[in-house]
Amino acid sequence: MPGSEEGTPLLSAPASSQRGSYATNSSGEDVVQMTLAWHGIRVTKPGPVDRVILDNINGLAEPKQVVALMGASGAGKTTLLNALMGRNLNGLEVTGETIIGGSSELKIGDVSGYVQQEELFLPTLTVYEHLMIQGGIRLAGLKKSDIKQRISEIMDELGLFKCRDSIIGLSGIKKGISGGEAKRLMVASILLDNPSIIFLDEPTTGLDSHMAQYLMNTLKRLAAGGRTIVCTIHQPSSRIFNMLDVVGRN
Ligand SMILES: Nc1ncnc2c1ncn2[C@@H]1O[C@H](COP(=O)(O)OP(=O)(O)OP(=O)(O)O)[C@@H](O)[C@H]1O
Repeated sequence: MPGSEEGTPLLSAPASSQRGSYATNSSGEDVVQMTLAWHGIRVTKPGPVDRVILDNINGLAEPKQVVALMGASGAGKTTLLNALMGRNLNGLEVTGETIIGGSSELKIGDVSGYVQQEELFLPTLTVYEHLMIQGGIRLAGLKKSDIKQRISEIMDELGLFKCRDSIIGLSGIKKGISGGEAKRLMVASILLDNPSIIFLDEPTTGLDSHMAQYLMNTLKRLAAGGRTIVCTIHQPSSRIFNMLDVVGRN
C-alpha cells in the first residue's frame, strides 16, 4: 500500500494541490482539486484480544492521479478504503489521521463519491431513467433543463450514449447493459455530485479485459480533469498496472 512500510514518513502535499485549486474537466465543469493524505492508520477488531487488521498505514493521493491500493486477498485493501471513507466499518475501530485538501475541517463525505463493488440498481429502469432519478435527488434545486444538460455531459464523458435507452437488467436473470456499462453508470451517478475524490472498490473485477481497459481509460480521463481517484485492485493485468499512477503493495 502507498507508503505503508513501517517508518515511511507521510509525504506532504504540494501547495499546488491543496484546497482551493480548480481544474476544468472535459465537459467544462470546474473541479475543486483535493489531495487526500493518510497517516498512521490502524484498524482493529475489538475483542478479548484485539485483532489488528492494519497498522501504521501512510499514503497520499493527489489530484490527477489514479492511486491503487494493492495487496493479496485479505491484505486489507477494502478495509483501508472503508477507513479512509469512514464507512462500512462494521464494528472495526480506526485510529490515525486523514487530511483532505490540506485541511482537517473538511469531511470526506462532502467531497467524495464512492463506487462500491456491487451494483444497486432498479433493473427495470433504463440508463437514462436511472440518471434522471439520481439527478432529481442529487441536483435537487436545479431546473430540469439544467439536470438534463448535466446528465447529457456525463453520459458523453462516460461513453453511455450507446446504451442510453437500454434496460439496466439483472445479472443472470434479466438481460440488460454489460458489466462495464453498469460500472460506468455507477461512476456517472456519483459524478452528478461533482466529487473531488472518487473511491472505487475493485472496479475492474468481473469485467473482461476490454471492458476493464475501457473503464481504466475513463478513470484516467476523470483524473486528468482534476479529480483524485483511489481504488482497490486485485491482480490487475500488466496493461492496467501500467496505467496506475501510484501503486502500493503489502
Ligand atoms: N468487520 C470486520 N470484522 C472482522 N474482521 C474483518 C472485518 N472486515 C474485514 N475483516 C478482516 O480484515 C482482513 C482484511 O479484509 P479486507 O476485506 O480488507 O481484505 P482485502 O485485501 O480487501 O481482500 P480481498 O481482495 O479478498 O477483497 C480479513 O482478514 C477480513 O476477514
